[in-house]
Amino acid sequence: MTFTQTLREENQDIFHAIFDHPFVDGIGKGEVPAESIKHYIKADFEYLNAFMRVYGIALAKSQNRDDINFFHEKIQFILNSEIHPHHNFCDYVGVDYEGLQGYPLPPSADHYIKHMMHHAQTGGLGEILSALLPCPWTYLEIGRELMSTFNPTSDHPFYPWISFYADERTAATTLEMRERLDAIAADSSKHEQLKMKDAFRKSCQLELAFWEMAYTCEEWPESVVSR
Ligand SMILES: Cc1ncc(C[n+]2csc(CCO)c2C)c(N)n1
Repeated sequence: MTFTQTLREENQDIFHAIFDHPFVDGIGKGEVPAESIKHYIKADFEYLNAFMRVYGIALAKSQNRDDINFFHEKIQFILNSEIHPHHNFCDYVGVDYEGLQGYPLPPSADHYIKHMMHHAQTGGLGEILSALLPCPWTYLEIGRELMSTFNPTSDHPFYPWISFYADERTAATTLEMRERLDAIAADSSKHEQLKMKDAFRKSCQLELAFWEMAYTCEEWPESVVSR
């Protein structure tokens, strides 16, 4: 079994909790509360900015042109293509994309980007890829699950979102990241592999927390002056 096959197996519980989450289920059913969609987009716009910065750090730590090209292409993909699923959500709630940009991150989303940034700043490419991989991998599987469970047609309100993530390009990103991570893990110590496993599981947990953050419209607690 490859390292990333083991990662997937060890995190089956979280993957399933994500598929069963009411926000994800709502995408399949074509019904998600508008406030939850808006909360998601506000956080996800900033999440994608952070994700590109992490790719930028991975690029800076790359030792060959193949890796440099990989991270460069992935930044371009976020800039040019990841906006399509966002536009689908904006159309659904009838709100301008620009109006949902520039907001501070709610606690769980803030935690997620700081977790990725921690591994980007302190780890090597293996640790960085481990923290990044649950992002495309969980979305690929969500897309496929929703495709097979709900069999949406082009008149489904979230057809563009579901087909975007069930698409070959998300599959290719996931596979390319897995191959890079498998090669690095094969040359890494047990101690390093444990750090990669920890980074991967926490990112899976934070993916789940991100859905919950959006669904419940999570906010920072009000400051309470007590005496
Ligand atoms: C919280 C959160 N997790 C995953 C994605 C999906 N996603 C973001 S960037 C990317 C491609 C990786 O190169 C993918 C699949 C999202 N939008 N928001």
